[in-house]
Amino acid sequence: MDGRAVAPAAGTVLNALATGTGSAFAIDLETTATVKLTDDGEVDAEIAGQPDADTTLVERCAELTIAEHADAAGLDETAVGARVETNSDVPMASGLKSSSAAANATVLATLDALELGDALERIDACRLGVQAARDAGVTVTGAFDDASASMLGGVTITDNMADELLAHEEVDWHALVYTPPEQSFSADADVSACERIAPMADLVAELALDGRYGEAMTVNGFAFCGALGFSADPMVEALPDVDGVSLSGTGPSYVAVGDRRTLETVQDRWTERDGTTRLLQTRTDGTQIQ
Ligand SMILES: Nc1ncnc2c1ncn2[C@@H]1O[C@H](COP(=O)(O)OP(=O)(O)OP(=O)(O)O)[C@@H](O)[C@H]1O
Ligand SMILES: O=C(O)C1=C[C@@H](O)[C@@H](O)[C@H](O)C1
Repeated sequence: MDGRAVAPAAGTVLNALATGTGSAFAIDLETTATVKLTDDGEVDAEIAGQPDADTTLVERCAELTIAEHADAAGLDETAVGARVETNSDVPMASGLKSSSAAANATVLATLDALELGDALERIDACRLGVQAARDAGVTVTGAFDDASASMLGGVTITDNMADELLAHEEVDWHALVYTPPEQSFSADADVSACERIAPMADLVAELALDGRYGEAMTVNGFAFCGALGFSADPMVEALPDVDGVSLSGTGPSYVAVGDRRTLETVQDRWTERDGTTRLLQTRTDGTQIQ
């Protein structure tokens, strides 16, 4: 029994490390997971092209999904194993929610392999991936904001302490993403520095809940560049013409939204920097079984 699913990456409106409230939007970079069920009870995984990367997260996603749902598929959970493979164009640990995309794709691919693709609400499948991320130690808050944006598409605002969705809206934006040539793992972020900027995060949440996503992102970006020690220069280079620009996740990527021609002008500036600049669009369709 084989399963396969594809999940989009996401960019940040509000980083949840300050208060537990977060907001993110899906973008069109993808991670694909394929899952082959076995009868040896063992779960292992491989990340295409990255033999040394940590596979704990996706293994835990497959284990939890099997533990909770094998029974409904008429299988003995202790005998069911899985071979997981992910293939991704989302740079890992770069602030573009590679972990959420990998988790969502693996949970849905495992459900697909169990022939239970429609048995679970998408938001509950997303909560399973968040639990796996907490168990694997790759997240601070669980990152339900990033995971829900990747699972549902569009923009979401969430309470990551309760894994509750506060708002979900379809959006159709152009997004420019700049990724410097380094990695920044969420689990290593300076959480106490982020907690010191909680009043700014509250302001960002108010703006986002009011639908003022662009301004929310920009305030978030300056505040979290300060807290996490990233340069605000790429943001200043994008202003004042973009609708919003922010450090994404725990960095090092930056994301700007606005009209395509404006973003092309910003792209000319950002491509002078080391790293990769991509002109993308938001995604409304979220994670899909294939
Ligand atoms: N394609 C993938 N396949 C399997 N696991 C992955 C994949 N991409 C990321 N991961 C897991 O996610 C971890 C990185 O998580 P981290 O939260 O630091 O990065 P991110 O989600 O890209 O960043 P951010 O939360 O700032 O957006 C990796 O160590 C790995 O365990
Ligand atoms: O690990 C986490 O809890 C998070 C990491 C970043 O992506 C943040 O943007 C997100 O809001 C929360």
